[in-house]
Amino acid sequence: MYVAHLSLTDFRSYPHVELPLEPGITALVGPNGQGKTNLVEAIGYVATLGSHRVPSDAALVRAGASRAVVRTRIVREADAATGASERTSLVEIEVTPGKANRARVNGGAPGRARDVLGLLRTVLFAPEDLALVKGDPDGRRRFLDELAVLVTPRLAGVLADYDRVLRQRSALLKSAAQAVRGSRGSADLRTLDVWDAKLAQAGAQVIVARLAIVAAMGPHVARAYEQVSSGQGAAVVTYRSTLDAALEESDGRDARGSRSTGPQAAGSPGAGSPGADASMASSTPVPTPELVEAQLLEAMGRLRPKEIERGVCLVGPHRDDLVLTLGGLPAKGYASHGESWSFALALRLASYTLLTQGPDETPSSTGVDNLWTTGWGDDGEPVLLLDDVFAELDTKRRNRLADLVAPARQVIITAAVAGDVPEQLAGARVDVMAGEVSRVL
Ligand SMILES: Nc1ncnc2c1ncn2[C@@H]1O[C@H](COP(=O)(O)OP(=O)(O)OP(=O)(O)O)[C@@H](O)[C@H]1O
Repeated sequence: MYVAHLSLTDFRSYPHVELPLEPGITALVGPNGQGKTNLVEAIGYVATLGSHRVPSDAALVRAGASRAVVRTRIVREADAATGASERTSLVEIEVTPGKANRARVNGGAPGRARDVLGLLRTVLFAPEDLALVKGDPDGRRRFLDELAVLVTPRLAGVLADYDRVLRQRSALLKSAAQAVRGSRGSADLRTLDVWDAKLAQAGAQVIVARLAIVAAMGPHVARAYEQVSSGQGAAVVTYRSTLDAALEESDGRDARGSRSTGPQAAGSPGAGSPGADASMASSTPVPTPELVEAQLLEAMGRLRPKEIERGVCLVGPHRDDLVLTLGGLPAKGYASHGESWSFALALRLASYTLLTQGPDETPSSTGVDNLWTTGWGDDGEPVLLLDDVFAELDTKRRNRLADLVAPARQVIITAAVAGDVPEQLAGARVDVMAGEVSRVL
């Protein structure tokens, strides 16, 4: 697949811009602050309904405007193997902070923005990726969730449900905590059971989807790390769930002993075993959502006194983490700057391989079968967006990354000067200057 055209109105610095694009490699070149990243950010937004730079939409709307409009023409080429014919989708998203975003496909009636998820797949490399390794767990959770939604767009609805239920349950626990402390409010705990059930139901689907993604991408991450780093130390990804800790803490269950039934079955190491092997994880069954739902309910039941005392939700996917280890040591805090960069690149390259080729072996579980029904490559090779990454890398990593991404169907690169783009990625060039884009012939 490729993006054939991007058109922006009141998005970031652009009152209006039209950018025709082609398959293959395009470099967007211009001095700092001219609007290059704004263009790739907009393309990424169509794929994920989020920005890689800001957590909320407000900054995406041009200062002084009330809404932004992003339009793309996306082409999915004919595929002889599947018999699919070429398909063009015109996707238009209206971003209105404080209101639900709306989207239209092929000029149809406006609908929910999340209904366009799945029409475009992108993998975006950016300087911000270093935070995947060095930063807080929320960035890594977002990374997993975005990838899971690219694989299975319907998960976007589950994630939205989970967020909503989490907010409600947290508010209830907070007022219960205040009532217990005798400050104010009342402790109406009858409704807490209802929210426990809703949280467990949505939370189990989120956990199972993440476990399946981690299991599927583990071998790809290990290989990609070797390719970009000259192979010093094995890169391993595992999922650490607060659920394991909650169940272990309350009944003294052994971390390894609970693997066969808990989410650890897909590679969550538990707090004490950060070196669990991801390739092993990919062949280990992912638990069913029903099992994880029952475990979440059990954990919430056991943690209730503590949750009421502290006024927060202590268990669930909102507190889980993607654990990254290098040679058996946590990457965060131990890896060098260069190793951290290599790990971040490996996570993005592994996402690209996963979306293009699928897992080495489909993680086995009846519970997640429907997660894998998309035919990976059949759903369209993702567009690669490389935002200012080459300037951040040493020569060896630049060249390795360039060699790996060069064959992709469409690669869009931003760079301050043309010399920052490695020669393997020579292609079309578009100059970006003061909000104007011009194709260099
Ligand atoms: N909501 C907004 N309204 C108006 N201008 C904005 C908005 N958000 C960002 N900008 C402006 O957009 C410009 C930054 O654009 P962008 O990040 O795309 O630059 P860039 O060309 O990628 O630069 P660099 O090479 O430094 O990364 C800045 O001048 C910034 O002030």
